[in-house]
Amino acid sequence: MSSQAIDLRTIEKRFGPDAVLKGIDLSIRPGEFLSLVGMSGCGKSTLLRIIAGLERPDRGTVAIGGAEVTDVDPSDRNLAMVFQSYALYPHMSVRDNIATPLRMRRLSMPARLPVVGRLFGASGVRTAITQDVARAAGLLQIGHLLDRKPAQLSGGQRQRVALARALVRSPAAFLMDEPLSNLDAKLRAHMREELVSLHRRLGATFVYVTHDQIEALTMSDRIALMSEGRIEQLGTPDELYRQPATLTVARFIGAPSINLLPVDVDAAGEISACGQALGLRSTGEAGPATLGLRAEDLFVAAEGAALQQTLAVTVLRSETHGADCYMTCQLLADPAVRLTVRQTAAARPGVTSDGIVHLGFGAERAHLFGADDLRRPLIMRARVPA
Ligand SMILES: Nc1ncnc2c1ncn2[C@@H]1O[C@H](COP(=O)(O)OP(=O)(O)OP(=O)(O)O)[C@@H](O)[C@H]1O
Repeated sequence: MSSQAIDLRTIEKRFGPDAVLKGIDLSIRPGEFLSLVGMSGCGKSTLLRIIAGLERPDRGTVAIGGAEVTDVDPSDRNLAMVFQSYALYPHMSVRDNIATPLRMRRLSMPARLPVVGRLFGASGVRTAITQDVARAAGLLQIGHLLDRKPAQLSGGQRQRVALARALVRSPAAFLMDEPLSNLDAKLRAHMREELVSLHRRLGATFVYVTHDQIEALTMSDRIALMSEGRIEQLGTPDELYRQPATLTVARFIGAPSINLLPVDVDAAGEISACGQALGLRSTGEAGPATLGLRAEDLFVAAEGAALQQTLAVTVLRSETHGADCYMTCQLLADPAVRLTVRQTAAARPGVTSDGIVHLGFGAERAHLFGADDLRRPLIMRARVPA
């Protein structure tokens, strides 16, 4: 299977008055699994369709394997597109569905005709097609379904047929637009694993559109998180989770959602929440900002801890999910602020007599975002002895 790089330079696209893509630069490496992720309407599908050649950018270039293809027809880009709707031919068997792209490419028009087509020879080509179909069906484990029609298949089986039809002609890259969204949750989880394993076996370039951040986090080598026609951040799942470049990325990535605490940065860079200094400093402009704290980075402070550097909360709810315990807390100083804390179920705290719990956090795991949405550096101040 060939695996090609895809290079997008300053891609812009408008639909009428709406600027849908506002200057996208993206280099997709050969053989990587890259997800385009973001809220509905941010332009993911449009970008994928521009790579496929189904839309033309107003500005910018698309290159595949180093060759510019901006003006090349979709059928000449050698890309395989897999949609959520499968787009199988309902009247054809699975075998014929998979074989069709090869017949279109390798056989002359008369040789493609049913039955009489054989009069036009090309038996060697037909044998090669049969072998390629068997190989693709083997890779997707659907060899036993080749004589069925799409209506006789489950959703997962149909998606596998669509994938087999895509990979049978060794495309330069696979473009997938929410291919699993028609499947139920259990099957979707299973197909995610299958796609990752297929990607590993083929070593092909995968570009995968999804609005589901969990899907992107679990499957991708890298994620391009899009927002309002721009790439907000490009990085590995771990980078987006641990070093979100903007508040938008921090909000989008992670379940449960990141906790957001309104804070103030004073002229000396000291950070406080509801008038209480948090023992953190930042560089840059003074003013309102947002502190992001992931649920697993908050913990119930041990008695005797430096309480001026913790957040006093009341616990509203506490739920155990298997090995984890999720506590929903309310900030004492500002009841509008809710914080979710994830701890191991074994560490679940007892209820204190006044119902107040002090939450600590590792400053090295906290994220600060300025009023401009951008990440700002955080410096931990030496703790004041208790
Ligand atoms: N052919 C079109 N004509 C006009 N507007 C369009 C067209 N295609 C897309 N749009 C608009 O462009 C914007 C981006 O659409 P796009 O489908 O790329 O978003 P998306 O991020 O893939 O969203 P979703 O996750 O809902 O599919 C949307 O506002 C959409 O309504």
